[in-house]
Amino acid sequence: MLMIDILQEKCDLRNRLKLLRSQSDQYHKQYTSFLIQNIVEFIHNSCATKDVIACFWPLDNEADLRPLLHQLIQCNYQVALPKTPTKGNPLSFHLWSPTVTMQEGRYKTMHPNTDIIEPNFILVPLMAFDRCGNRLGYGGGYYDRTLQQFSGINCAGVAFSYQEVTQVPTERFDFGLPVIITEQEIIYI
Ligand SMILES: Nc1nc2c(c(=O)[nH]1)N(C=O)[C@@H](CNc1ccc(C(=O)N[C@@H](CCC(=O)O)C(=O)O)cc1)CN2
Ligand SMILES: Nc1ncnc2c1ncn2[C@@H]1O[C@H](COP(=O)(O)OP(=O)(O)OP(=O)(O)O)[C@@H](O)[C@H]1O
Repeated sequence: MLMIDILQEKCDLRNRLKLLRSQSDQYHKQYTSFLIQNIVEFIHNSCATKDVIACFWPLDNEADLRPLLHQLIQCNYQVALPKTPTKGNPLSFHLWSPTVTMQEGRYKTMHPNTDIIEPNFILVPLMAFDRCGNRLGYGGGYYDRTLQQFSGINCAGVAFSYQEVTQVPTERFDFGLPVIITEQEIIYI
């Protein structure tokens, strides 16, 4: 397929899923706790206490994982959140705690006003995914660059099951995920 067609397909898919997500408020209210439960189960099975778990602060109509952040702290993990740099650069992660001051960054993202910390595990937000572990995000290429930088790091994509598509169009740089966690299942690729 021509490069220009892949970019157009990504753009169309992104718009379709953004719309679907904006119409899923009720579903999110009902099923976010199941999503969080599956994430916690996965982390308990693959991370050690005190590990730094990189989560994300909700954007637009994304899954709101804020209750998860508190749960992880209670379980003695450390929690980090990404700060969005200028395009073309990987994300940096900053230690979060329930009392930390949050700052607004690029594209309305929020990050803690704390020092940089290196995560042991990264939860990756998704706009769409397929069963092969391909993901589509907001289109900044931030997580592709970040996972390339921390090569070999333990990570998992997070999405609702309705965000699954048959095949996500991919480019050379796209990073395939080893695990995708939804409210219905934990998919091992
Ligand atoms: N919760 C969350 N945090 C995250 C991400 C994410 O997907 N979810 N990111 C994943 O990479 C990074 C932020 N990446 C982003 C890249 C592009 C746009 C963007 O283009 N947003 C608007 C345009 C807004 C504007 O230009 O001001 C858009 O959707 O049209 C947003 C976020 C880091 N933090
Ligand atoms: N490691 C990389 N090196 C150079 N360019 C990259 C890299 N990763 C992604 N890109 C480029 O960045 C652009 C955006 O990538 P893509 O559409 O995959 O973003 P995304 O995965 O949806 O976004 P995000 O990771 O921020 O959620 C693409 O044109 C892609 O070619």
